[in-house]
Amino acid sequence: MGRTGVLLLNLGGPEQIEDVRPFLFNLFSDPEIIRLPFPWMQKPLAWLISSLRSKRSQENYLAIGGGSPLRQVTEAQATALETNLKEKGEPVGIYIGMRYWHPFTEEAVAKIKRDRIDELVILPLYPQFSISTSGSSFRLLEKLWQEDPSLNRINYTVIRSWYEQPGYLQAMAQLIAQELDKFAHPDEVTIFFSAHGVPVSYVEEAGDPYQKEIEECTDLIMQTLNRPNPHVLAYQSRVGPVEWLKPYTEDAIQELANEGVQNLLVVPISFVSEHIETLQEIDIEYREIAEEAGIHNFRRVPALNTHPVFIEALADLVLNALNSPKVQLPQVTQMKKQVKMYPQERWEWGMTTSAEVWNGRLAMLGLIALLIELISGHGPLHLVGLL
Ligand SMILES: C=CC1=C(C)c2cc3[nH]c(cc4nc(cc5[nH]c(cc1n2)c(C)c5CCC(=O)O)C(CCC(=O)O)=C4C)c(C)c3C=C
Ligand SMILES: [Fe+2]
Ligand SMILES: [Fe+2]
Repeated sequence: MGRTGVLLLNLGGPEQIEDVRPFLFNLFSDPEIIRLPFPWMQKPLAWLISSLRSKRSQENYLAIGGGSPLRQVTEAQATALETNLKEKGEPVGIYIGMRYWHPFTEEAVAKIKRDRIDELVILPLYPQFSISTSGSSFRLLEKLWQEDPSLNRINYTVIRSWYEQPGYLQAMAQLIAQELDKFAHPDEVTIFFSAHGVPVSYVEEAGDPYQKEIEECTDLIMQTLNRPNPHVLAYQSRVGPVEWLKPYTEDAIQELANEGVQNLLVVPISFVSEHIETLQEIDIEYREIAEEAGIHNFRRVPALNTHPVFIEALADLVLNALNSPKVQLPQVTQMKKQVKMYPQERWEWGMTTSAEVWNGRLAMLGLIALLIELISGHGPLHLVGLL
């Protein structure tokens, strides 16, 4: 029998305040996060946006202690999963591959190679699939596999998404029930699912199944919870001027307050660890909006982190994947609908305009367009639907 490994994929977060800017640069350098028609625009734009955004972002990280807890939480999840699988007689090596900060996915893959892992389960720590999260990590892995043919000796399988997993749904339901029962009148509480948003174009043009998976997941959690409470679903953390999935969390809170809702329980639904968007955005920003609007009983369900029922669910996912037909990277990186802006096609466009000659001039044009965009909020990039 060979060696088995599990590669946990996650986003990563700045550990200290100095990390915020380079972390943002990595994030905005990702074509799955900002989709542009020309690849050479990516780095200048990433540099510009990360520079412009870093002050505000740093303030948010300062409000939660100066850095993201994501690495620590993910490491604790990895240790708990390793222990659980060992107790089940399945010793595995666990590797953490972050997309935008340490420990990077590239380092994890190098370790997997060095440890001569034969069987590998690739498990994103996002319950629902989005092009911008799991999809981006899968595309990076696909690239690493293409660049290094020796990785082909690894017999791997990919778990694309797992929002339907019964143990995960039970862990969510337990946490919600626990928090509901802290209200004086649990039945009068509105359960408010807040998912991380994505631009509408991801769903409508690129065929991102994210919205559908979020909606199904919400319904499954409510069925598992089996309580009579009313519930709503909204999307948080919008970035930039384009339209994102609606309703936006802040609008939905205001609307509920207008309807006279007094008791609100927020459930973060697209992420399994505490991070800036639970600790800062929900606990500070949205709480403030709610209180100002007259919602005085505002609570949030904690993230799953190392909840034992959740860790058991992850272990089940891994064991199941080892005993099921293998899923290969190209099966999870190809969208049903391919958009004009996707990397492959984008490269072709670049080639036909003879990239080398045009690069310099177009880069300047791009930057000018971007500056107009940033100053006016409705510049040329906005008009052609890029931002
Ligand atoms: C399922 C979860 C997430 C989706 C979908 C997602 C899409 C998405 N995000 C941005 C831009 C930013 N995300 C940032 C941080 C961040 N994003 C997620 C999760 C999802 N993102 C997490 C868990 C975190 C925080 C990590 C941490 O440090 O704790 C940030 C940086 C923070 C900030 O400045 O606000 C940005 C920017 C886009 C554009 C996008 C979809 C296209
Ligand atoms: Fe994000
Ligand atoms: Fe975000």
